[in-house]
Amino acid sequence: MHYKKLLNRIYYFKKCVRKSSRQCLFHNVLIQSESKGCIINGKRIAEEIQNELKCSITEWLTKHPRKPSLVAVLVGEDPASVKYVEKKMEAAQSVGIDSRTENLPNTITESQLIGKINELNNDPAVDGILVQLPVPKHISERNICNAVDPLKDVDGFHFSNAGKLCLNMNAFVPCTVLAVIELIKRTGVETFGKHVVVCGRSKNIGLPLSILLHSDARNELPGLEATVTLCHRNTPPEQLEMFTKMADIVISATGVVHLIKGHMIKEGACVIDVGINRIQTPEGKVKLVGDVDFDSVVKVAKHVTPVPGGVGPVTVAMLMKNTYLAAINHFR
Ligand SMILES: Nc1nc2c(c(=O)[nH]1)N[C@@H](CN(C=O)c1ccc(C(=O)N[C@@H](CCC(=O)O)C(=O)O)cc1)CN2
Repeated sequence: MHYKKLLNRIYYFKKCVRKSSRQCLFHNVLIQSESKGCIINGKRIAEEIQNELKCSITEWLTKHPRKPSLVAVLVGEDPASVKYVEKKMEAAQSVGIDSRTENLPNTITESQLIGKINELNNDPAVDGILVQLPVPKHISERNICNAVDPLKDVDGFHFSNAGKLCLNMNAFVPCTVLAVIELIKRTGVETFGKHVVVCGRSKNIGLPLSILLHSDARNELPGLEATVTLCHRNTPPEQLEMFTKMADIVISATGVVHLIKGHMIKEGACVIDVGINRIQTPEGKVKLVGDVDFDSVVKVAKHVTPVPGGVGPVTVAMLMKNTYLAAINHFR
């Protein structure tokens, strides 16, 4: 296609996206709240991604001898971890990925766990491996992440995948990072030249996210070309507020309940909540809340993700995508 025509089409598409986003109709992934803002429907976006993947995998299977395969390694019986792994197994089944869980006891030693990971690394029938985090305290999380074959590292936690990502080289990207990017893209929120504030500098989320957000979209990595400010626990509260007030997009991944409040947000901004915090209600029940004070933020922001129902389900969908990519690479 002629270059100018192509540019026109892209411009037209972006205009449509902006318009439909205003109307809260973008692909049915937005829900109009009673306040000003639209709620980004993470469950719907996850379904959309999984439906697309199911089609791709069905087509891929016509030319390959077996389904993509995923093994989750679960150490101990932490109820939240058990639940997340179950969600991963369900999602795998729904998109056509073979999956199984290796349940290991809490008492396992680090070298025994690495031995198990090596078995999976050497098994040609396994495309993707994940070790559910957190692992018990007597085991080094870093050593475990580094033990997974980088080509099977569908969590993107191995040091070589983390390093490649920094250098704009093809790599597995952590699923939560991909989920945030997918939520932003599928909502039609522009990032090019925009100011994004990331709260939280964890090696698995905040740091890689801030790298992809500012990177250029060269190779296959989803660079987003934004200006990024990375805040963390030592950012003074008044400075944090100054930065978030200037931001077009605020992403919080700190584990601090209700850190981000409505008065800290610029009118019309997009707010993505990566926090998963369990709190006790006054009635003595356990409730899942994010880092964002949803009720005050939804009055000011144009788009906001809820917890639950925001980043979490999309994280699982992106794990499926990474597993499919691992299988493609395996047979390449
Ligand atoms: N090996 C990994 N360990 C962990 C990861 C990870 O990406 N890889 N991330 C988190 C846990 N996690 C996935 O493993 C995860 C967290 C939350 C959800 C989710 O769907 N949450 C629901 C609410 C579920 C609930 O009621 O608890 C939601 O937000 O709507 C999925 C996956 C730490 N460990």
